[in-house]
Amino acid sequence: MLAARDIRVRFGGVVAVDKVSLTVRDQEIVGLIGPNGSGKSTFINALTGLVPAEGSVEVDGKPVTLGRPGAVARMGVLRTFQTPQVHDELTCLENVLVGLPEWNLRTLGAAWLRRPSMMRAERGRWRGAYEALEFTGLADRASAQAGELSYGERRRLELARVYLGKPATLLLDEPAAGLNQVESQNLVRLLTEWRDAGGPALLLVEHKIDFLEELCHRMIVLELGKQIAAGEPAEVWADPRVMDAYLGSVVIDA
Ligand SMILES: Nc1ncnc2c1ncn2[C@@H]1O[C@H](COP(=O)(O)OP(=O)(O)OP(=O)(O)O)[C@@H](O)[C@H]1O
Repeated sequence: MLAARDIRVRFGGVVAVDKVSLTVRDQEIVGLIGPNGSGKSTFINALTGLVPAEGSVEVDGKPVTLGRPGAVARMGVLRTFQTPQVHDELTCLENVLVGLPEWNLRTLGAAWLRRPSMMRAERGRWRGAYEALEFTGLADRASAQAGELSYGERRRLELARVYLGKPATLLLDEPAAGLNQVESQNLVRLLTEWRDAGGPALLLVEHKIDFLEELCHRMIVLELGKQIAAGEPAEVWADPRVMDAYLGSVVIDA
């Protein structure tokens, strides 16, 4: 679904991502891990055009122009952010609806002629938004202002918005950050349910080990912008380079 090759991002003299490649296949859940500052979010920002990057990206075999926000989204790749992007002054239902593309009608005449189909489609959009809230367990908060939600509910609201977008691939930047154990478990259940129902392939940036182990088929490990390990979760955790990256090398003087 998604293939990124030799992605490189520089901020002045700092190489934040250094020739990182990865693929995410249909229905697959891939974890992107690494210590703080290792380049995980910058990698996702590069794929989604939020920072200038070198390298190449293909979605479903088709090349994407890097550096253009929205380019991968139009090809079915959506994302969430480390801090949930929610409009406090809008209701939950409206927050979900803002994720949908606008009508592309340029004149009043065109809008008038397409009135019946627009009304039908509009009803479908509202129904879809409500179903997205149901899926994330927020249906009873549909008309509440998003500013009233707890942190965990804000995370679910952001997920409802991307759910409505029916992504083929979803990039989740620390989806379990700030969630308690029960909320994390609920999120694991939600993502598994979605995947089993034919949902998107997932690229997960996350620090929580149990969360990753429950979901991921493969993991890729970054340190200082470079890939240092990749493989199945058990294999990756057993890799001494990964232990070193997380814990630092231990030197024992005789
Ligand atoms: N906009 C920016 N301008 C300059 N440097 C940046 C910018 N964004 C990130 N960096 C730097 O790039 C490196 C990688 O940061 P990044 O946020 O991608 O790491 P991360 O692995 O996602 O960390 P964390 O787990 O803490 O979120 C860091 O050295 C960071 O300071």
